[in-house]
Amino acid sequence: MSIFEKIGGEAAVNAAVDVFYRNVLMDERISHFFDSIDMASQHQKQKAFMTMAFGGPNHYTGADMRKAHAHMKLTEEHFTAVAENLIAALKELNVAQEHIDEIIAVCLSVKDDVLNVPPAA
Ligand code: HEM
Repeated sequence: MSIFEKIGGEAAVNAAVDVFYRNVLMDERISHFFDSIDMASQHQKQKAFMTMAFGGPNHYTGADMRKAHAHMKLTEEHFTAVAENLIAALKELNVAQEHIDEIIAVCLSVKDDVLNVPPAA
């Protein structure tokens, strides 16, 4: 069973993304990145991305993670802040720790792209 199915499918991902961005916009370490972002569109893109990345249906049509974030020059601290906000959202929604661990592993798999780390030679 995919992590998408284990946490409860579309309803669970939608709830997680809503709580996640509510947290992100209250986090002064990273909220400024979203000042001029259309958050309704961002919610839709993130729901589609997470659904696909968690092994659910793939309807994601947005940018790849490297292209989407390159212009922001993000750091480890920014990535950690985002991960902490996602963990807090999942805990608030009573997602089991083992499932949170699996989701964080998925996030870590795109970390080098998000931080625009040059691919290994
Ligand atoms: C696991 C980590 C992350 C994932 C899976 C992720 C996912 C996404 C996705 C799917 C998009 C939409 C791409 C598109 O517009 O086509 C996006 C855009 C964006 N992300 Fe992330 N992201 C991550 C980390 C971060 C971090 C660490 C920050 C900043 C602290 C961040 C800030 C943003 C912003 C501001 C946008 C909008 C960019 C724009 O429209 O110009 N993301 N992200």
